Amino acid sequence: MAVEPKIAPSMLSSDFANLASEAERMIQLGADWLHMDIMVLIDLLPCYMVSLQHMINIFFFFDLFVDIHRHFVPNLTIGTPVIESLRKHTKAYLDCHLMVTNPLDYVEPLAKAGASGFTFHVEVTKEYWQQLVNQIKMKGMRPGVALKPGTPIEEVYPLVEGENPVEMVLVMTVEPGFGGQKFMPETMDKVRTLRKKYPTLDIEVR
Ligand SMILES: O=C(CO)[C@@H](O)[C@H](O)COP(=O)(O)O
Repeated sequence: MAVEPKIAPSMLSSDFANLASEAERMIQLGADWLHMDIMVLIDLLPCYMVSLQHMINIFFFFDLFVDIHRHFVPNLTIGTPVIESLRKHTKAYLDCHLMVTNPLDYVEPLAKAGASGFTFHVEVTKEYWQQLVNQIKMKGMRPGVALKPGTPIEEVYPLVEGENPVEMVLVMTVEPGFGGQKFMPETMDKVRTLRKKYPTLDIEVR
């Protein structure tokens, strides 16, 4: 079975104040999917609620701690409320790329918000990817796995070959976090390797 190419522009480059019309414009111009880069920091609040005194004592330390340990990428962009709002204006396939350290926390909210695809990062889900994939599918979304430029391609093989596998691999050709970065051509070796090994697998390249 031949693999059909799809075009999925990243909405990160759009005018967020006019997201619905930007989405419509992309679909009119021939986009198959809309790629939604999700970078949020949902678990910051409980960290700060430990106690007021605790917070005062280690405020500066925590700022540092949160930056290092809670952010998967050094940016904040689209979150679940944006997906929910956009869904009211489009029937398009919303291809959500989760650049977060805790993707399991987003399965339910994103499904409710109207996400179509749910792609998580292999770097943060090594111990529980199977549970995550099961839940994504149970919630009616399509699971994908993404990997950063420095992550060896072999790390996604178990997820593609598992009993309940992912349905797409997203090969990052830039460090996740920002749009408009310089393409890293060396990452294309991973795409070639994947295509050779899995002739019908959906491979997303960004
Ligand atoms: O995941 C990411 C960035 O983290 C990508 O989806 C970029 O958003 C691609 O942006 P362009 O450079 O293609 O505009």
